[in-house]
Amino acid sequence: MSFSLHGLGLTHANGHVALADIDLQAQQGESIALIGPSGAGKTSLLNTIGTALQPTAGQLTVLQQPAWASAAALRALRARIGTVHQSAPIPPRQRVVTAVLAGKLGQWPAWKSLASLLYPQDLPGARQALERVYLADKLFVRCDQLSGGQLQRVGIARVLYQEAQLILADEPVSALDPTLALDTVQLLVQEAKARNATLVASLHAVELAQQCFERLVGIRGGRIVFDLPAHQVTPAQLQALYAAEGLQAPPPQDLPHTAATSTLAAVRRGC
Ligand SMILES: Nc1ncnc2c1ncn2[C@@H]1O[C@H](COP(=O)(O)OP(=O)(O)OP(=O)(O)O)[C@@H](O)[C@H]1O
Repeated sequence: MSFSLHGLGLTHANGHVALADIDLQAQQGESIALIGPSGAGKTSLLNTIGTALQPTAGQLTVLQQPAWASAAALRALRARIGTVHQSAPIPPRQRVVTAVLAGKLGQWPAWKSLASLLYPQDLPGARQALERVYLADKLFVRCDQLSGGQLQRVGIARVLYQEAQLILADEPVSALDPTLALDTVQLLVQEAKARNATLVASLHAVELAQQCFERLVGIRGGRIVFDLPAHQVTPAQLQALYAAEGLQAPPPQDLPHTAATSTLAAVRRGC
């Protein structure tokens, strides 16, 4: 079991109930897409699984450990979890190489982490991770000189470098063009599969989620409304998921997927 949530709830300090009665389990190596309207609770759920937020109700076990058991256990657990944020929390003046190597700060001894801030400790490793997101030429560039999409890919390179057992990705391709978005999601899925890591990604692009993930979890109003193999999710379920917020699921032709992008990605990734 990669993680297990039972009766999990999260109420924010202002009293807002972001998550309620969440039961969700994942086997090691599963790839899961979280979909749902804006404000549904996707980020809250990812942050709770990733132990960035402490649940206010229920039980949470992550990578066979009860989360929040002790400060030391929590630190060790977090080193095994890789998070891709919607906006990468990277200091603007930091060099790309340092931002990527930060993926292993939780695994390295303190002396190595400190030394890496002064002089990058694993240049080949950082270069290799950046090559996979087509940014090897940016190794020594400062992060504040990158575009939003490039910065997002640096965050993905950091997680690839970290080799986490559990990858949590919050809208990881929101700043990328359709071609790169598909390619990057496929990269994350393939990386997770190759290392038997678990991947949970929130996505607004429904067809991307259906196309690339084996399991879809629909969330609305802080509750899970369906949890199904991707091929079993019906258009009616998608309509209901989004229509409840006064919106409809985007029609297929409006989603970031065309024959051209599929072909390009298939060529690049060898699918
Ligand atoms: N720190 C906070 N304090 C109070 N309420 C919060 C806080 N963070 C999130 N919320 C609320 O919790 C609910 C769920 O937010 P969350 O960010 O998890 O949604 P989401 O599905 O990720 O949305 P989006 O797709 O727009 O990113 C929202 O109503 C939001 O306003």
